[in-house]
Amino acid sequence: MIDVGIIGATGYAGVELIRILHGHPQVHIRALGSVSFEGQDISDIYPSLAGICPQKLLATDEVIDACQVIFASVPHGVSEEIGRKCVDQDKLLIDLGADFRLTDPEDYKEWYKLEYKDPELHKQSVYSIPELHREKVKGAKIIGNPGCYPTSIALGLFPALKACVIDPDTIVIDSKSGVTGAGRGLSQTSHYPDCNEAFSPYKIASHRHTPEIEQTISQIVGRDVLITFVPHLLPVNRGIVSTIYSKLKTPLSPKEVHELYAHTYQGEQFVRVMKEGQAANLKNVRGSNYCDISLHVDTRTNRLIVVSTIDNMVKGAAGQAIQNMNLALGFPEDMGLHLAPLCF
Ligand SMILES: NC(=O)C1=CN([C@@H]2O[C@H](COP(=O)(O)OP(=O)(O)OC[C@H]3O[C@@H](n4cnc5c(N)ncnc54)[C@H](OP(=O)(O)O)[C@@H]3O)[C@@H](O)[C@H]2O)C=CC1
Ligand SMILES: CC(=O)N[C@@H](CCC(=O)OP(=O)(O)O)C(=O)O
Repeated sequence: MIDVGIIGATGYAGVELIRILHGHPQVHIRALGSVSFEGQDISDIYPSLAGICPQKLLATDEVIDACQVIFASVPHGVSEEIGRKCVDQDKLLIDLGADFRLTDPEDYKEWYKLEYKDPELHKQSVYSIPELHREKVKGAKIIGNPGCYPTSIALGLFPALKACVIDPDTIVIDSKSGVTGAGRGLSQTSHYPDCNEAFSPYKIASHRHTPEIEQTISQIVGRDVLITFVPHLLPVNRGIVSTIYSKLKTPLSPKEVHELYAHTYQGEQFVRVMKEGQAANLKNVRGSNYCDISLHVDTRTNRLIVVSTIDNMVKGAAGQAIQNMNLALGFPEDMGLHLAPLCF
């Protein structure tokens, strides 16, 4: 059994890590960290967690000292210091935030308004969407877990980009996220009367996930690509739907596109290519580590339309982080992740 700790355990993604790791057969949740609630029991904040994990919330250093694997589920800017301590103690860090996602420090500076303080550390980290990068993960010391929107988008575009059937310069992405994507902190936009019965784009063509999306697309294509990305806040608790538009280089039938995707994702346990004529729906992935992809061709305009949906808390955060942990430790990639979607 591996002793695992979660820093930022009281946050939304932290609590989701507890929920999923509780069912992992090779993991023992050893320590939970909190700054604001240190010394209190986690069930004082989340009564649903009574009896299923250690209760006392510890300081960050106590979590690192007690565990072999550490998940940092904290705001960006906090994880470099945690990463240094983990590397120095030869422990595995999986960071759910943005501190180890971008390979170009200039991108981090521009989009997150922060600088890498410990550049050496970043040479020891890998960014991993398992379906695209799994061969890099085994033996890694720090894993930068992807953002929620970029996960849905990269998985939605990968087969078409890899097969060179779309023009990457024509990609336009329209995404919608549930409110848990904003985290537990209070803000006006996630305040109930403001988000309920409302639906609006935000950070139009200026969201900080843009460089991460472009980084992955550019790596697949082999040259720098710019995309247009517009996120929306959807008044549901969890789930992301990304609708991705691009021009086909040459006309393809819906059947041909479907065959391409089905072939590319053959054998992938967490990517489900939907049948022709079906449309992906976040309702079908809630609570699970699945990414559902539906494929549509606008034959009049020669556009490919991909709809990719995930649960932002699972495939977009905690589930994917555990998938990465499994890869890093040499466990079966799906271990502890057989979470059937909630039907209602
Ligand atoms: N929500 C989502 O859908 C996704 C989130 N992420 C990323 O995962 C990370 C966590 O997100 P989420 O759970 O939503 O955010 P929350 O705001 O819900 O939780 C963040 C937690 O971080 C802890 N924290 C804050 N500052 C520090 C610090 N200096 N040291 C240690 N702990 C600290 C807080 O715990 P306390 O108050 O107890 O100290 C807080 O509960 C973020 O980087 C986020 O961007 C990634 C993908 C999806
Ligand atoms: C709905 C909502 O607010 N979503 C968040 C998702 C960000 C997130 O979780 O991403 P990081 O891990 O990169 O911080 C946002 O748009 O900022």
